[in-house]
Amino acid sequence: MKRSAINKAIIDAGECFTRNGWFLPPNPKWDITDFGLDSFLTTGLVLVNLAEEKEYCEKIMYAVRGQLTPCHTHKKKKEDIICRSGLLVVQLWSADPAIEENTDTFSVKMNGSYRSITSGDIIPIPPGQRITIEPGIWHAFYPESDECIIGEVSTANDDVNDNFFSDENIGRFTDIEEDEALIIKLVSEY
Ligand SMILES: O=C(CO)[C@@H](O)[C@H](O)CO
Repeated sequence: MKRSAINKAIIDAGECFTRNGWFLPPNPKWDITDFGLDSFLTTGLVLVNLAEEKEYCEKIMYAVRGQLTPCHTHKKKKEDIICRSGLLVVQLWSADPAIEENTDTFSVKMNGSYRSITSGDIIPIPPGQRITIEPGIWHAFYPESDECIIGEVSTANDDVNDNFFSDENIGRFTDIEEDEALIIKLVSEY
């Protein structure tokens, strides 16, 4: 990603957080990624790591219409994905859809209550609502609103070692092309 696109993503997300009353802590830990595909507005996500403890993690994230967080799973992390504003859509699979299409049903917690879904189901998450994703469940998400603020509350987060993408061309972090001065270093640059 070009540094100018990273800077713009930080500004756009920051403005949306402020408009919606989400105030960031001092020295926010920004993590902007195009998942290595070099098409940020199609496959990309803005994340801010709010709490990173060995027992738990909290993030606030931002995406715009048309921007997909691609299908992936975690072997260790269990997470709640929460729509904080806008309309979020989450798609869930019981197995990697690139390897095995199936119509298995499984239980997933939504707002604390279990419901049964079929692998591949697309689940709208209105603001205030959350879905609990167990390790091993494959998931992708994207906004169905112009902008979306997405929360994540999870067990320990290890973005370097615990993201497994369905598309093997995908990487978790972006390569950066310096075309203007940076506003702030990303978490991947330390
Ligand atoms: O787990 C998630 C989203 O499900 C993020 O925290 C990852 O960083 C995306 O790779």
